[in-house]
Amino acid sequence: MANDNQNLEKLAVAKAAIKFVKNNDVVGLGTGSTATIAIKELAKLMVNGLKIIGVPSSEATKELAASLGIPLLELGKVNSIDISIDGADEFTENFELIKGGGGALFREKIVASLSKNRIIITDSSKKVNNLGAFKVPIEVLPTAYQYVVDQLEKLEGSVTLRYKDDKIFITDNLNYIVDVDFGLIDYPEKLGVALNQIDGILAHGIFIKLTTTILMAKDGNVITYSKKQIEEN
Ligand SMILES: O=C[C@H](O)[C@H](O)[C@H](O)COP(=O)(O)O
Repeated sequence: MANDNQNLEKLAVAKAAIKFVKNNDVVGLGTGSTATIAIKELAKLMVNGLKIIGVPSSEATKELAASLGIPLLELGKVNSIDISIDGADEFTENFELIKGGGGALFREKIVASLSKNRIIITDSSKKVNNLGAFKVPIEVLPTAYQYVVDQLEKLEGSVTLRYKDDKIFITDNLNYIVDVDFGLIDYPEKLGVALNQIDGILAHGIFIKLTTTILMAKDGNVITYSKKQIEEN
């Protein structure tokens, strides 16, 4: 079954990713189903003696990591992270990502920005030639909502306010998420720059130059895409 296969793929990349973690590392802990598997695998290594300090990228991850006994530092109090492990909703071989399917994009972006080694783990369903089949999640301050929607429509985005259980989805930072369909995105970096200029957007889910390694599981293998060096923003 497709889902069982996807779960096996997620486990394979999670196991591959934690091999990059060294003793005493400060580790950025991502959010979502794939990152969750990696966090559980890390906790197993800790039982066998690995010492790490985690920096969670969401309240859900904080709760999970704390329940597994992983010592934590608050994101707002760190200025450097050795390695981060996180999932993605889409990626290209050019290391362009869409993230934020779980609504954690803002803190995930800060975690990635602070990290020296940025590892993304995915199953094979996430690889695309062009970003954009997955709508771009954007975190919006509620007081700027209508203004931001108008600006996004000027960029030819089709905007949907995210709901969960019949209520507006509220992020860990007490904001809204809009999921924006821009069609297939030819120039993700350019779109990211345009989104950065809209007042009222806290963060968008286009991640450029924020990844050093992508581990993707496919047909029982883990495929590694590596950047030779971190490109600075
Ligand atoms: O906000 C959520 C994150 O960006 C996740 O990393 C992303 O949605 C992928 O999640 P999953 O591993 O569950 O597919």
